[in-house]
Amino acid sequence: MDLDVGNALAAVAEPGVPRDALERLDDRVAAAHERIERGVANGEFGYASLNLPETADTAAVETAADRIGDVDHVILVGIGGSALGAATLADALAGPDAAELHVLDNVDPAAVERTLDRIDLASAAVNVVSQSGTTAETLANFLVVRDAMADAGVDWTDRTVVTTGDAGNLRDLADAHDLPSVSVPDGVPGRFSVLSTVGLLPAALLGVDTDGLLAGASAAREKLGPSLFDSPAYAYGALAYALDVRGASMDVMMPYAEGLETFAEWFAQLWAESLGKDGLGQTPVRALGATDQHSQLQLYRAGPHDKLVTFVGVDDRPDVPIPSADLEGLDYLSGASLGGLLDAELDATEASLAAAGVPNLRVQLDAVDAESVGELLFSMEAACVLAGELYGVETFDQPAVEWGKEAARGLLRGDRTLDEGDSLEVE
Ligand SMILES: O=P(O)(O)OC[C@H]1O[C@H](O)[C@H](O)[C@@H](O)[C@@H]1O
Repeated sequence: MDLDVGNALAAVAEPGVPRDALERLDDRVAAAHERIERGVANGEFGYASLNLPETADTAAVETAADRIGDVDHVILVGIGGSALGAATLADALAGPDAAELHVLDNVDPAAVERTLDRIDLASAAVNVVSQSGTTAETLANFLVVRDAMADAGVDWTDRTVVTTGDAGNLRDLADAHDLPSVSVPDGVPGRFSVLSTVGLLPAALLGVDTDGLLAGASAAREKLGPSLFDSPAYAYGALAYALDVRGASMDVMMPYAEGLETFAEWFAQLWAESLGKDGLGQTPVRALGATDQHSQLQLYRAGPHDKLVTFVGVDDRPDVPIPSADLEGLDYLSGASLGGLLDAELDATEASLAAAGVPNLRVQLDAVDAESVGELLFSMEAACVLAGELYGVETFDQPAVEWGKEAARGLLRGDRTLDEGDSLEVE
């Protein structure tokens, strides 16, 4: 994975980071790296996530995957960090003959019903994932899936594997029915758990090369050091932070590969839930290249200069030649390929933003393969941890999400009413 930061410097962009400011920031990166390494060495909550390339429980994943065996469908019941990592791995790395992954990460009744109606439950496995083991949406969806399997005459206890912690409703359910389970690692928040049992088990059920994934993550781990000029991950975190404090309060994640579309969603949770604290934080925006050139680019290029745009390019990809068409004005397509067109679109869009002074960063992958995706995911996690140190926020918790959860439970229990506030209905 390479990172080009040239278009984020003040010589090109506004807001942009002056070179000397970047060198001064590097002193803070060195101190932050020291703090991070101490946290990693002591297995501190959150920092322990950066140990996963070495500590991920691959044996437990293998045992659980072998127990489930070959299936045509994998139903992943989980939400947030318990779903987005696996969905990212499936989107990027599941092969054409892999089982189909169905992610139930919302409680929209029509969508849940539609998904279950489409699946032959007799050839499906269920992985229900919740760190806390108490998340309402996940438990509700699992109870619905369980009953749908029972109604279909399928023994759900034989088809379900649980990923959860040592306590909680889900752990109780697993114990009560002696369901196979894998444990979530201690000290790893959900949004940092893709390289643990949480992401690796569904990935293994889809035949993803999980060893390659961890090898790529390990390579990124090796590159963490006291200077951003030697570590693409830290350079990314430092630049994103430095641009935010200069006005780029949004970070548009725009991969030029369909297989990385869900990665942009995973990144959005990582960045938002980790850095959105104490009135601080950069708003992640999901986009996809080249598609969103035709929907969002007008704003990115000619709107307020309040965004950093992060491109993700890919060197090697399977390609499709564009058939020659004897049509006036289409000569530029003859002999080209779809991949060539996509790469030209990325290069041109990157140059168009630079020409307009819009800060952008370019992450370049060798390919959308296990090693490169492992390196990308680990690098973004390390970038986020580094940025959290620079913002001075508590990177690893998400207390602001609890108020709404409690309120929803109270409404369902009937022992809570919500202050209507000054509602003003317009009909
Ligand atoms: O894994 P769980 O405990 O079910 O939590 C699932 C998700 O919901 C929580 O509300 C948090 O916002 C996320 O950080 C978390 O990943």
